[in-house]
Amino acid sequence: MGSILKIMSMNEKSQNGACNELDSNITSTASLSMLVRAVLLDKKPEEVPNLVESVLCKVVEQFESRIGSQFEPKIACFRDSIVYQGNKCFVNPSSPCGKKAEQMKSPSLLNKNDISQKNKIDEESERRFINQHLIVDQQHKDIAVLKQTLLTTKAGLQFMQMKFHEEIQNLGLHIHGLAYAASNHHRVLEENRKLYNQVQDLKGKIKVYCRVKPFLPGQYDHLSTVDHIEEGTICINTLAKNGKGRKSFNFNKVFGPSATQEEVFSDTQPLIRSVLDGYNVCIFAYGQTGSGKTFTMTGPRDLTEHSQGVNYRALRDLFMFAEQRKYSFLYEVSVQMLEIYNEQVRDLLSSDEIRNSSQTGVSVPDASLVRVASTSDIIDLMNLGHRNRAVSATALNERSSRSHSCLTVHVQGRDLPTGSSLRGCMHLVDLAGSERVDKSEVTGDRLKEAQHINRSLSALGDVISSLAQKSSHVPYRNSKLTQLLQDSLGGQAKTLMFVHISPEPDAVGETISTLKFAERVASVELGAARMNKDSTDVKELKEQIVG
Ligand SMILES: Nc1ncnc2c1ncn2[C@@H]1O[C@H](COP(=O)(O)OP(=O)(O)OP(=O)(O)O)[C@@H](O)[C@H]1O
Repeated sequence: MGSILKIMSMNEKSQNGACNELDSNITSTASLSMLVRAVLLDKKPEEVPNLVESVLCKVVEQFESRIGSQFEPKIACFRDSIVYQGNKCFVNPSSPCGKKAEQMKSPSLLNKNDISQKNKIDEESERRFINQHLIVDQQHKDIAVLKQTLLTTKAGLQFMQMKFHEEIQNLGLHIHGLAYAASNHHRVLEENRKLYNQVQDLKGKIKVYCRVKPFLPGQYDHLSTVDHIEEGTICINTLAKNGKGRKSFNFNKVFGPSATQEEVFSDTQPLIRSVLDGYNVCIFAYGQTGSGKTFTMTGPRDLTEHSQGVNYRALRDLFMFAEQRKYSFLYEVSVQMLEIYNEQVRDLLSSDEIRNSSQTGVSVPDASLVRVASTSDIIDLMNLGHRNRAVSATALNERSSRSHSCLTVHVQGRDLPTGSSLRGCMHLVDLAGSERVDKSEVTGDRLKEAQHINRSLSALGDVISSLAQKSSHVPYRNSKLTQLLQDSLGGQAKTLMFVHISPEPDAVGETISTLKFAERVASVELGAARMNKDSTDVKELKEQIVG
């Protein structure tokens, strides 16, 4: 369109420049062209080529006819009378115009003054005619160039128009595809989540993973009690009184001494997703003192990213999955860190003294519930918890081995498209050492600790037995530990236990009893896990009641 207008104005300029000497007809062509330009402004792009072509054809036609009607007889006469010699042109005396001019020059008819005046007039008119002829020729050439330009421009415009249509069509198809994909995305996500959890629920039982601690530097490693490991089976040399014996135990998976923290965590990831879907999850580490429970759950003392344990990895994944779902879910994550020592619950995120909590169930409302927005927030809190725990450890003789520690993550999610909300909770528990202390050998604080640990672990065993037998009554209230884990051990949660054993021969008794306990846990069939989800209606009703 711009190029067309430019061509038209060029044409105008050349017409105006060349035809100054013609007459005001040319000026009216300029105003016609302005009119054309005004008309073009209202037109659709696809109408422009045809319109411009027809307007220009009209202009050219009119221009030619006007020039033709005014000058053609004279031009024709002069065209015949003009003779070109090199760059110069002369009037041919034998042509009609030439003869006329010659006659006018004839001395027999005119006096001397007249003759010289006539000569001047003749020369002047000859010059004018030649000029006019040149101008007309130039006009013809310009018109031809204009026509050619018009054709090229029209073809160019048509080509651009075709490409434009093609691209618009392609864009339309893409947009259509994207809109379809976007509308399906949420539905597919929802279906995937449901299917995923259905598969998890069908698996049913408490999952038990066994991990064998490696011999530490300086330990004599020829006498491992682990005979061999095969898939989910671990075979232990029992060193029976009458010679060597072997005993095999089956679990969901067995990790040998060389398993990395990443490998141990890899199967835990699905549970983390479940928390964000509104399920309760419990991951706990069981085993005798020094068998590697803290190593699995937290990591070694000198922690690196590579050696981080389940707690750090679980929380990192939790935030990662929450971020991936941010367009369909809005999550709030809060953390509690508790310690149960001698049946007393202590808030590890507060510097308060140990206090009893009469609360039951998953959460202990008295304990600090700290909102976190990132993995680094949690790492800071865990460091605070570990520091608070360490302070007591020096004061109370290796207390960390003698207490249960529990990191609880509460997740509240809002489904953005539907407005429904869900709650999930994850307990990450590092239990006290499970070894049986011979009560006759210890006194004082050690005896008291041992009694409490025995009581709480046997309460845990009782709860698990009742669940395994599907008893109508499950004795959750017999210890603080089972009260705390109630919602995660009952039928509505997904539970995973890491059972730890030491390979040393002098620990074989504890190893066998630990593995027997773990096999019983593995036999507990949980009911289908249930999601803690409020529909929008239920949520609104609750808000009304509270309001
Ligand atoms: N898989 C492992 N690889 C390397 N070192 C390990 C592994 N498991 C445990 N350890 C080391 O063994 C020692 C005891 O481990 P850890 O403290 O984790 O045992 P624990 O069962 O938590 O003991 P406690 O009951 O006293 O808390 C630590 O020095 C730990 O770093």
